[in-house]
Amino acid sequence: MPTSNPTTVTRAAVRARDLTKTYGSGDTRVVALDHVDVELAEGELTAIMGPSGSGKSTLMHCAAGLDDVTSGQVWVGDTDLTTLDDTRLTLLRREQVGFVFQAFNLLPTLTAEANITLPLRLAGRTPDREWFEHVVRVLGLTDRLGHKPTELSGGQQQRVAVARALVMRPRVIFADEPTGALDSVTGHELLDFLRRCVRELGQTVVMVTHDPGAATYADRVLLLADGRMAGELRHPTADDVLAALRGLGA
Ligand SMILES: Nc1ncnc2c1ncn2[C@@H]1O[C@H](COP(=O)(O)OP(=O)(O)OP(=O)(O)O)[C@@H](O)[C@H]1O
Repeated sequence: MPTSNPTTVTRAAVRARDLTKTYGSGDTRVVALDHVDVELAEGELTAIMGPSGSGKSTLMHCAAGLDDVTSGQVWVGDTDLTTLDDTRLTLLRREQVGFVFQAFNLLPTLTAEANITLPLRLAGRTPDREWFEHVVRVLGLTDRLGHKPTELSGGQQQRVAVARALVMRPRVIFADEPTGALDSVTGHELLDFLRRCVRELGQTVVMVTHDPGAATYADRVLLLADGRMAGELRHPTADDVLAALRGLGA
């Protein structure tokens, strides 16, 4: 709890106000997000959970500036994404947002190391060698850096994608089912590492997950149902999460 340290002020890394997102029109109109208000605190690991179709991915995509909003506002730090043109939005994503998606989006012709440092180089930044080595060591990738993605297992590719997000030290990392493609041991290792990044480095992480076990790593679990906020849990157990999800009909 930030209140244990009086000099720490909890700031929102990401904020949404009155966020509505609809897809389609007429008979096929779907309200994916329905007037959502939410703040995601800096230096916390937040899990977004809820039944299938409740709007989790849509919330993450709107909050990350990957999808435009129908109405309402979204801030990353002090920047209102809804006021940005495409160029500025691309720059903001590049500089302030890290992504770990299920499709790892690694470039097949590049080595693991080149994939990890690509966003930094695109942003014109020089990799901090010490931090780079720390990240790849903790993720167990040190002896895999010269390999191309096809020469890596699914779990290793996922860890490369996580390293690529972490080396940027972005304001916030959005992770979509980060353990989805991993066996349970590797999944827990990855979550342990994300947890350490949050605790020791103040990294802000937001992940969408269906896994109550993964949610126990979170400081806070936000529950969505039918495109609306349906409650939250702090430092829940897997049973707490299961009970809350059952209450939402998941
Ligand atoms: N591109 C799209 N076009 C039309 N409808 C969409 C689109 N993307 C999402 N939706 C709809 O918006 C609603 C919310 O979808 P979303 O993917 O955010 O849910 P979710 O909670 O992430 O689901 P899941 O757990 O199944 O991945 C759903 O009804 C979905 O069908």
